[in-house]
Amino acid sequence: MASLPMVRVALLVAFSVFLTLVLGFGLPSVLNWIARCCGFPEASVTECIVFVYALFVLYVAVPRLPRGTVEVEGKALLITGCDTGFGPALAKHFHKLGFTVFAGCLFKDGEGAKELENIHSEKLKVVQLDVCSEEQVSQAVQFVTENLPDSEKGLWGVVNNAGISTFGEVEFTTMDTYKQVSEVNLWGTIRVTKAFLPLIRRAKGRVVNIASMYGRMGNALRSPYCISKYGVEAFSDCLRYEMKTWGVKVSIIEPGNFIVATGILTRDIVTTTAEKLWKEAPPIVQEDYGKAHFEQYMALMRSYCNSGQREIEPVLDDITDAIMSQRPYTRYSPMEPHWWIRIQIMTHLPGAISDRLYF
Ligand SMILES: NC(=O)C1=CN([C@@H]2O[C@H](COP(=O)(O)OP(=O)(O)OC[C@H]3O[C@@H](n4cnc5c(N)ncnc54)[C@H](O)[C@@H]3O)[C@@H](O)[C@H]2O)C=CC1
Ligand SMILES: CC(=O)CC(=O)O
Repeated sequence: MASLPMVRVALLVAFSVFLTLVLGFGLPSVLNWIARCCGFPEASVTECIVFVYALFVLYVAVPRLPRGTVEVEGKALLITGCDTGFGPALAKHFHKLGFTVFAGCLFKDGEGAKELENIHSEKLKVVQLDVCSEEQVSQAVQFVTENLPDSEKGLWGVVNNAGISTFGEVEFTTMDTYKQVSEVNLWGTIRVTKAFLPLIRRAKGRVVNIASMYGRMGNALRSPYCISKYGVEAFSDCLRYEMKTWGVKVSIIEPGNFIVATGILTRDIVTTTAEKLWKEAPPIVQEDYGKAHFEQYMALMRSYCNSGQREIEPVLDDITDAIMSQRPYTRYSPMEPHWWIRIQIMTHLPGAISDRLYF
């Protein structure tokens, strides 16, 4: 939400128009009722309106109030998935801000890792880290523990960024695919978090989990990915309640569509996934759905993988806030307004309405 000032301003304008209409159509009893509930039994209609309006202005303004930032000196972060996309950008960004960064890479000899190593900084260390490997996660804990700038202070934060994506209708998707996607996105996030929590608790630090707008709403063709990201949301919520007593803050980042800016769903991935989906589908599914229907959906995915926001700054800004603010938010939703509105409609309106609007 922090990155959506325009949406909030738009809501404020819409609310102003709504109140004007309420006045115009004479529904003061509703407002009177709200005011009475809030302890103003004798409030006039105008006072009621001013009161509700003030509440709404507060809703818009409070998240904009300065919340203070933490001291960077001596703090270290682990970021997973630093080969491509958000990961390496985050590693460079936090290194520039003065953090010691442990950049977990799936391929320690790959291009992404080399680019980070070429920065030649004592405060930016590349770590071999496949989040699906118990052994590599343990080795990473050992490496981080031995290389912390101040072992007494522990590790300030983990950014669980590593992830993979895929698509395909339920009847075309194999059980292996469901398991593979959750193995990285969900179990990988949980595995890394559990392993690093003792160090983070020592620092009273931060866990920042990268979910997605698809952690908040489903979509046709996206069940394996949505399941994994809904799981990340559930895990993060439960962990947040538990960590309160330890002073550890847990935030969820729910980026919208930044596909063109990263390597998560390229045209090549769409082509190979489409071939695999059709080849592996049971004959009855191929026959019932038909090739024409299948091709139509694959064309949708091809155009989707060329869409989205090119600039990833909104994501970097929100993750920075989650790591550095004295009072980080529970959820950040860096996304275009049309996706944000879709989430609100799909999560707050009856299914009968949202289904009709979007499917
Ligand atoms: N690009 C987008 O539009 C959005 C991305 N996200 C999420 O952001 C995160 C980062 O993705 P992007 O930068 O977009 O994609 P990306 O494909 O460029 O980056 C994903 C990173 O995860 C790493 N990775 C994959 N499997 C791994 C494993 N087993 N162990 C360790 N690392 C592994 C990859 O090597 C890569 O560095 C993911 O969790 C993704 O689901 C969420 C919403 C939108
Ligand atoms: C929006 C996302 O989380 C990325 C995807 O659609 O795969």
